[in-house]
Amino acid sequence: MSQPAILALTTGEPAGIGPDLALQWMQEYQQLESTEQTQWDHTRVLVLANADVLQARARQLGIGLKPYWVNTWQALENLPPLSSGYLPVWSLPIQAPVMPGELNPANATYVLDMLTLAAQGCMEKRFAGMVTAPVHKGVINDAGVDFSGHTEFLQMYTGSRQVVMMLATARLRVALVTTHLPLRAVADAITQEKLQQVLEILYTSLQQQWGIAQPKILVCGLNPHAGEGGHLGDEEIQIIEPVLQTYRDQGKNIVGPLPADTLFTEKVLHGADAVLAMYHDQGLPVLKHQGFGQAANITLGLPIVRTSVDHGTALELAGRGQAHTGSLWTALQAARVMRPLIF
Ligand SMILES: NC(=O)C1=CN([C@@H]2O[C@H](COP(=O)(O)OP(=O)(O)OC[C@H]3O[C@@H](n4cnc5c(N)ncnc54)[C@H](O)[C@@H]3O)[C@@H](O)[C@H]2O)C=CC1
Ligand SMILES: NCC(=O)COP(=O)(O)O
Repeated sequence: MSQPAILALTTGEPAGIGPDLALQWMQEYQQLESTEQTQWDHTRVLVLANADVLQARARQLGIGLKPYWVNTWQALENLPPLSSGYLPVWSLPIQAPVMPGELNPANATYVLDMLTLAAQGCMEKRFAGMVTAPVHKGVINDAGVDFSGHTEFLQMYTGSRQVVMMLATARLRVALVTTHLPLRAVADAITQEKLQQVLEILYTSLQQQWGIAQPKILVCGLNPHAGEGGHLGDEEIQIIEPVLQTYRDQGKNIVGPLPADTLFTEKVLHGADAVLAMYHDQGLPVLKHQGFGQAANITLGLPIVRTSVDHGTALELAGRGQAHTGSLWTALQAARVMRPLIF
């Protein structure tokens, strides 16, 4: 019998709902039917958090925490199964006391240390993947660290040339060409080279990681009405169309550039395996309208498995027992069955 696969679950911004989600998820797991628990027999979930933060949050939520403390790589060898009721926790030092809902830039180091530990463990193949609870990008920047998201952080940490953010529900997959950029910078960031790299990663991931032999991808235009024949912007003509044509010349089912306003209608979406949107707020509002709280955010193109929840820190819900765990379940399930992409 092979070793169980360990997923590292980073709890993100300590003043947000990340710690709550880890605790609530573990509690919900214990309430599953034993047949449903069985799916997780070969998986261990290691929570990365500060011990005091997690214990205080457990008290606030009235959740009985049975921690199994881990602080060395060696200790990973004997993690208890989820069904034991113990929650394996790797405790990291935190810089300042935490009040739920109250951000403190002093704790940005702690948040980044969790990400680094999880990424290191993945790169060294100690972890089968990392699942991230939300961080607050603003407070990390307030601490003087240039940080735009997990996606970009992990791209840099792993030395990946290009990565792709994709959010997926059971019914819809939406990937992005650009991620966390001011709208003003989006058009300039969309080059033929970038679009080609993003499409390559998306196409290969759908084949390898989702087992779709010949993916059909719908690609949004950038401008209203996909540029209206060049009258409302020419990025479609100059950049997007030539790249898509090279894929079509290879027999690949890449459709577009399509006007984004009607691309997301049932008729157009029918039979598509993924949508490629040009920027964050072109694709994600639709995905979240369709399945907020049930989607996973998956970073494609990394040499490791990384999934995440589809929502943010929801500071106002921290410590109140009102955070929903649906997206964390989806993110954990996705990471449990995924294998890294092989280029
Ligand atoms: N993966 C990550 O690390 C992400 C981090 N963020 C960060 O989160 C911060 C707050 O972002 P917002 O735009 O306010 O989005 P948000 O997702 O935190 O909140 C939006 C709305 O959804 C609700 N909500 C979010 N998660 C919920 C859950 N699990 N259960 C029930 N209700 C939930 C909130 O109460 C709020 O009404 C920002 O700093 C942003 O950068 C945002 C998205 C993803
Ligand atoms: N809207 C998704 C988001 O902001 C998550 O970004 P990341 O932290 O996963 O890069």
